[in-house]
Formats: sequence, C-alpha cells, structure tokens
Amino acid sequence: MQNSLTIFPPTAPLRGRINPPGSKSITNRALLLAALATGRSTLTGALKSDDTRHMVNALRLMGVRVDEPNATSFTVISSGQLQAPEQPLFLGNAGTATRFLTAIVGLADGVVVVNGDEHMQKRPIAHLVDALNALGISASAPTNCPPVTVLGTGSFDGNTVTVDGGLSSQYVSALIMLAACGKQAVRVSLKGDAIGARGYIDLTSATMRHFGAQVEVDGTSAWIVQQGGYRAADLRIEPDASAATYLWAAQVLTGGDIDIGTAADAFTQPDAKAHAIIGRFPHFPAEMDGAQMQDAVPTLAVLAAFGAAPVRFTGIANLRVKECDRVTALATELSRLAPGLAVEDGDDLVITPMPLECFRPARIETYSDHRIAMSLALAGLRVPGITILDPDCVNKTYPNYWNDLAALGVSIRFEI
Ligand SMILES: O=C(O)C1=C[C@@H](OP(=O)(O)O)[C@@H](O)[C@H](O)C1
Ligand SMILES: C=C(OP(=O)(O)O)C(=O)O
Repeated sequence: MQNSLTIFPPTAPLRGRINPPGSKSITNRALLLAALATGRSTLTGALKSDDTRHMVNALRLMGVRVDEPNATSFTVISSGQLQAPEQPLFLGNAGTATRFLTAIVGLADGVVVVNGDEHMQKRPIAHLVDALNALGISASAPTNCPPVTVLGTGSFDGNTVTVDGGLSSQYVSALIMLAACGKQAVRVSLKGDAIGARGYIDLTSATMRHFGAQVEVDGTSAWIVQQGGYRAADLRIEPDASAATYLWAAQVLTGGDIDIGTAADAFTQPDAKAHAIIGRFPHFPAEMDGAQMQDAVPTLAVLAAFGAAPVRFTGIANLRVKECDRVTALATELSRLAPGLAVEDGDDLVITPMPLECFRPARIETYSDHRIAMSLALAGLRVPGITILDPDCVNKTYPNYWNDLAALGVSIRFEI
C-alpha cells in the first residue's frame, strides 16, 4: 500500500504568510559556479531538497567542500578544480543537476559517469552529448539518455558549438556555463529557433555574471562567452517562482489572501509570468502558450478546470520529457475528477471546465512527479475527496509543501 494524503476543502478563504522555498534553478546554478571558482562563496535563501542535495553530493564527491550553516544556506569552498569521483554521480531525477554536470565534468581530471534514477534514464541527453563532442570533450550516452560517460581533461579546445535546445533549454545553459572555462572565447548557437523557456538561459547568464563571467547574447540564437572562469561570490537566492504558483493559485481558488513575501515583479525566473494570468482567474484566455512558463502549466491547467471557459494549452510538447509525460499525466489525472475535463489533442492539452457538481472524489497518481502532486492537490481545495498518492514526491523541490498548505488552514489527512 502506497502512502497517500487526502485534502479537505477549506471552509474559509486561505489567508496567511508563507515563504516559498528558494529557487531550485538558481540554487543549482550557483552551487555549480561557486564550485568552479577558487575560494569561498556563501549562498543564502537557498533551496534544500532532493534536487539540490543531488548537486551538493556530486560536488562533494569531486572534492568541493560544501558546508550547510543553516536550513537555507550553503557555503562552498573550492580550489576551482574538480576531481574525477571514484564512483558514478547519482543525480536522481534532477534535470538541472544532470544536464549541467554532464557538461561541467568535462573539466574534471578523469572519467566521470553521470547517472540518474529510472525516470532520468528516460530523459533525453543526446543533443548535449553531441555538443560536448563537438567542443572536444569526449562523451557518450549509448541509450541517448543517462548514464553518460565523460572524459574530463580539465579544459577543452573548441570555440564554437551548435546545439538543438528544442527538448531542453538546460542543454544550452549547461554549455554556456561550461564555455567560460574553455581555452578561448566560445560561441554557443542554437540549431533552429526552437528552445524551451528562453528565460532560463537569461537566468543562467545572470548567475554567470554574478560569479564574474562575461556572457553576451548575439541576436536571438547565439551566446558568446569570454574565457576566464568564475570568481567566488556570495549570493542571496530569490524564492522559487514555480513553487509560488501553487500559493498564488490557492489564493484565487479560495478567494483568500496569501502573502509570499516577494512581489511577483521582483522574480527573475520565467514562471513568474504565470502570476498575471493566475490573477485573471476564472477568466483565462482561450489559448495559453506554455512554452515560456513550462513548470507553471500543471498549476494553470488545474486552475483552468475551475475556470469560466475552455482553455487550450499550446507550446507544451517538451512537457512530455519532464519528470513524467506531463501532458498525458494532466489529461489522465484531471479526467479522474470528471470524465472529459482534460484531453490531449496532439501535443496540446485542452481543458473544458465543468460545474462543481460534475466533479467526484479521486485517487491521483503522481508518477513520481512533484508538480503533478502539488498541482492536483489544488483541486482538493474545491473538490472533496481528492487523495494524492506518493505525496513525498514533493521533496524534489518543495519539501515543506504539505506543511505550508496546513499552515494556511488546509486540513490534510495522511494515510500509510
Ligand atoms: O534551467 C532550469 O533551471 C530549468 C529549465 C526547464 O527545463 P527544460 O529546459 O528541460 O525545459 C524547467 O522545466 C526546469 O524545471 C528548470
Ligand atoms: C522539469 C523540472 O525539473 P528538472 O528538469 O530540473 O528535473 C521541474 O522542476 O518541473
């Protein structure tokens, strides 16, 4: 029998102050860049969760000292050099850690195997592996997914590389972070125009600059990174915008008032764009392009189920290669609440809201995907009898999620 929990719709609007956890994307970028710098960097407001623990463990295995002064800080003390670890790096289902380290271990002093769990072993990485080989770093991934074997030689000779970022922007982020440690300036160009959320590349560039690198955008499809590596720096990390979407959604679903301590326009992460759309609930646009706020799509899809009119989500094909196939997962799990509530149409997801009396209790499969668990739980704020299976999967990015909902007044029953 799997662990589960059941949500009870609150009888009053949710009100209160909740601090969402630190940004996963910025924490994993900053940990990595601090490890490539000589000296001490302190990161505050950081996320401590499965995804960042995997990054930290990997860095420690490569000789980097990472101290944890408190629940939201890391101090990274590094020589700036990565030692090849004696064992494969196991990165769970952390896409950022896996993709970023696959590139960066090219700077280690020997062979490194980058691996993940059974879900990560289905998430594509061939385009990144091809790009590393083009730069002169020998890398192979026989299944086109992790495990990846990389021959680290401390640096690399290449000065230009083209990468297909259609499946994941993380390939591009990984390459530009690597590029600052080459023997000369490197130009990273996109093959075609397709790329997931471009905002993540901006986030990477901003974090690189914070750690002393020089990176410039060249038109819409290339980045030029100067040679020179990274400088140790302290960084205050902003809260996680994707995590914030659940709180913004809980507020509008219950007509409440939840203070997350950060204004929506103060975020630099792409998912903060969802705030303006959530504010329009229940009157959403008939079509929403999810490409530039991908991790917010599960939140928006669940909200759309309670909206005023049907919504078609487009630009979400790469949600099929996230922690699970989120297009199918959202259609399947939302339809448990009311048959036909959500359907797949090619790679689009179409939500057709129904009156509340059409909804029924449901046991929600979460596919080891934190965002399926966190977003479908929001339906439980309106519909009685929503049970979330394997609720611990939220540990990937938001370990305190259930406690935070409870602190806002949501009644939750945990079952073993
Ligand atoms: O660079 C990042 O921090 C991320 C990029 C996005 O992934 P893809 O680039 O694989 O679409 C996003 O879904 C992920 O949660 C975090
Ligand atoms: C897609 C996600 O994560 P990652 O790619 O970093 O595993 C996510 O957090 O929704």
